[in-house]
Amino acid sequence: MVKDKLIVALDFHTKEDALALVDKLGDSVVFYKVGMELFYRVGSSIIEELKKRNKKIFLDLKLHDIPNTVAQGLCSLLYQGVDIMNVHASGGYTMMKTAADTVRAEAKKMGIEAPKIIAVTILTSINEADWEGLGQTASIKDQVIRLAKLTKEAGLDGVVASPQEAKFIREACGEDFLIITPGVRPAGASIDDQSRIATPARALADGATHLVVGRPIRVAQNPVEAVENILKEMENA
Ligand SMILES: O=c1ccn([C@@H]2O[C@H](COP(=O)(O)O)[C@@H](O)[C@H]2O)c(=O)[nH]1
Repeated sequence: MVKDKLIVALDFHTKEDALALVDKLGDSVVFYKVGMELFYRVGSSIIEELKKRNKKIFLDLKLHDIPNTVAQGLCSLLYQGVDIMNVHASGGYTMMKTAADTVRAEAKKMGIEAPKIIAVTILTSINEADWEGLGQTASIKDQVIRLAKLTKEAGLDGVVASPQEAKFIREACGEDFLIITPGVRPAGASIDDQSRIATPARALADGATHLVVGRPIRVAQNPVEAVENILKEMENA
């Protein structure tokens, strides 16, 4: 169902504000993303509340450290019981492989299903000028493809990338690979601090498995209508 492919970003400072949106959207949204803004402030209580409402959860904390630290950090997060967790692909092959192997072994010991582990390629806010400032020589697109292939080789379940790169990642990494795309903007919506964006229809047509949408829903005058319009566009894609 198309609604399983929409992940709404709960970028709020308080649990009350986040749950007010969740309750307003009701059954139209089944998947939520909890990121650092909300989790650092309210911790696991938001996860418990979302689970009480039978929602799926992507815990987007983007871990980036040495292999053992990331692996053990993810093992601590396993107790949250979320569906997807993530690391930065620029942490490298060894970090990603250690993280995925350790988390899966720990989940097995705990008798729970391991969450999907995915890696952030290049943030969707990064534009050509930022990229040049980082001293990179490959293009953003080539580096995203390289990191996606590395993520796959390390045994992770998928990547976070811009919808503009979804098509190339799908070609390089095959069908059975999650491509989760933030940077999704319905036509005419404010771009905010995103750079490499596409519409919901384009993102899906190019091979994204899930679309992450925050502000176009969160700050909409009518968030319920904003979700309905995005889902309609996704259905027609
Ligand atoms: O490359 C990335 C990785 C993560 N994000 C996160 O997605 C949402 C997008 O929110 P919008 O309001 O729709 O821009 C936000 O939580 C980011 O932290 C990303 O945008 N790009």
